[in-house]
Amino acid sequence: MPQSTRLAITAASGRMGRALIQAAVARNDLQVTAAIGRSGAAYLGQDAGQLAGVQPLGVPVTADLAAAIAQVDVVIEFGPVAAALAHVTTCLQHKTPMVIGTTGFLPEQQDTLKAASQHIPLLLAPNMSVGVNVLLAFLPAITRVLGEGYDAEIVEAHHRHKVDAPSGTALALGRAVAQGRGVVLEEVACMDRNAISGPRQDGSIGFATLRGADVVGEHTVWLAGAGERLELTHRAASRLNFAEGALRAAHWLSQQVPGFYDMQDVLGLKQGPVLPFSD
Ligand SMILES: NC(=O)C1=CN([C@@H]2O[C@H](COP(=O)(O)OP(=O)(O)OC[C@H]3O[C@@H](n4cnc5c(N)ncnc54)[C@H](OP(=O)(O)O)[C@@H]3O)[C@@H](O)[C@H]2O)C=CC1
Ligand SMILES: O=C(O)C1=N[C@H](C(=O)O)C[C@H](O)C1
Repeated sequence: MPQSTRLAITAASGRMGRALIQAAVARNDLQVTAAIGRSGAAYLGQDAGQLAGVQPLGVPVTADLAAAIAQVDVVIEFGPVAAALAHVTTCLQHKTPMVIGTTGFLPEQQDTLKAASQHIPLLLAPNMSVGVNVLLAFLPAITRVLGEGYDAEIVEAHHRHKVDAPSGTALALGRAVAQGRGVVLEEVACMDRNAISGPRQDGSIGFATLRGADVVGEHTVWLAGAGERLELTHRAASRLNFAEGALRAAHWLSQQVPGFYDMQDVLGLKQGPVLPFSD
């Protein structure tokens, strides 16, 4: 039987950390061999499976990725930005591939990730679900065909605990629209409207953020033309979609050479989908 891919799950106590452990125990080609938590947390030493509400795994949660990394083929990171960057340094030291789902990296922090990917396989994706990634793949072609007469607005809704806005997925959707129009998102993004903000700027890509209770994650791309509106919506009903995508990515990444990858690579969407109106 082929050896299973050994995983470290960081931020193991988080919503995504627990979903990852739950999803991993359902697969026999992957094995959680390390679970990392916040230094000083009360749950350190607890079994990772029990922390996630599944069967005991015989893997105690520790705060030290470096001490555990020898037993690991891939690190899966859904922790805060600062913790993720510290773990990148550890992965670099040990040449361990890394799947990162954390959102909210600043441009210079993304550059750090890209630099690391020259030495290790590193996958960064703001959304690991198949549905969002298919939408990301089709959106450039859709917006290119619609042309200039359609105003693009991106609306996202998440739970009340989310710390970054707009979501990483919303920004990626904005980038896909911008790509279809041949423009740079940062030059056309409209992040807030208040007071007398004036009429809509031609060609701008607007963002609106909603936060409430336990919403897992919802994204809508509005493409509003004269007399009609196309709305493309993805709704996540559970975090297992993201977790299963991240596990699929980890398995795939364990077989790659150093490089900077995303979920489009894993799903074979990088060349763009074949559409009747593709170039
Ligand atoms: N790419 C994707 O598909 C998805 C990405 N995400 C992203 O994943 C990230 C996490 O989301 P979510 O799981 O909801 O977040 P949570 O708030 O549920 O979890 C945060 C985790 O980080 C840990 N943590 C907090 N501070 C530190 C620290 N200083 N050092 C180490 N660990 C720390 C927490 O530990 P403790 O419990 O001890 O405080 C907890 O385990 C976000 O960036 C989110 O946007 C989320 C879903 C899908
Ligand atoms: O914080 C979350 O929960 C989520 N974050 C990701 C993002 O910022 O896009 C993905 C998902 O929507 C859930």
